Amino acid sequence: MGRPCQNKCLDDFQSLYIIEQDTPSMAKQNETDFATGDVVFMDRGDGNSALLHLHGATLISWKCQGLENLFLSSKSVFDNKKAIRGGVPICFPNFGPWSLGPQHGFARTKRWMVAQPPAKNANGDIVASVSLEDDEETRGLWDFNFKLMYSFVLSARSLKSTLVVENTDTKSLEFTTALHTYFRVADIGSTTLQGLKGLKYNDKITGGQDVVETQDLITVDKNYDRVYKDAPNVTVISSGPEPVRKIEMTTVNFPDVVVWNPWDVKAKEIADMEDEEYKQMLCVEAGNIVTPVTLAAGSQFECSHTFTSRL
Ligand SMILES: O=P(O)(O)OC[C@H]1O[C@H](O)[C@H](O)[C@@H](O)[C@@H]1O
Repeated sequence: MGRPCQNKCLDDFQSLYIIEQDTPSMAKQNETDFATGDVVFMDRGDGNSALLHLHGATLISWKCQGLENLFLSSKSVFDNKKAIRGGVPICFPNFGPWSLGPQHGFARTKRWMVAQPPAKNANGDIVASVSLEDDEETRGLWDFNFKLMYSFVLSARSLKSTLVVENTDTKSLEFTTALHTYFRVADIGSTTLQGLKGLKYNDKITGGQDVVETQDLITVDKNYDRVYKDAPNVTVISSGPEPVRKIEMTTVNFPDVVVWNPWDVKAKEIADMEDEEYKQMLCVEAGNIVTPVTLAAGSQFECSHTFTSRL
């Protein structure tokens, strides 16, 4: 976390705080790394900011008191075609392999529109929203009219992201979804995940029967790809040692949690990720995966997750 600096005459936040960063990242996580029309920058002006890329509505940065909390691969490709590797890609209308189209659906590779440009509300929080509607390409894969509205509230220590799915069709539709968060950690070896003890999970690597989680503090020490079912709405990702982070993720209407880290062998197979970067990330993904959501014509479904720094 940032420490107040003695020299108070320095006038901007970056100067007032000595930011204790972990392994220097070459990832593009600053507003200035992109053309203005490609990103939505939410900035409270007090070291708390969030940056969203309109390609896939991928949140690529959330800084709290100057400290970056999202992992973005230094090899992520920004060609407005490929999904961004890191941040918070949106999986919709399908999580995982999809018989009708690309893995995790099309929302993470579509260009979203700005619905509400960043604005400050009465209590100083920054609000913004982006949207996506069906078009010829999406209907070619998945023949439904829909509208997605993705909204943000950036507060001093937290960021709330709300996804509203609206069925604008005359027939009912079904989808699975996830907000596929890549949390940044200083060292995966000293990272713990709390909140999943006692839950059943499906291990996508070994397959087979569901397993009951016995650990209170989960430490990830190999390739993990697990779908935890009926999860409580709070999980805590703690990591360190330098810098220490403690992020609480609170969810609404996301009954599943996916925990993923490719580890060393799989990481080498991922073209848009450095071989060693798996040590700096842990995916904890809030999802509706096990039971697809059915949405009647004309109705809406709302789900959200909120990250809060608890340091
Ligand atoms: O490489 P991607 O398509 O972005 O998927 C990355 C990962 O996403 C989720 O965590 C899935 O559970 C994993 O099976 C998958 O490998």
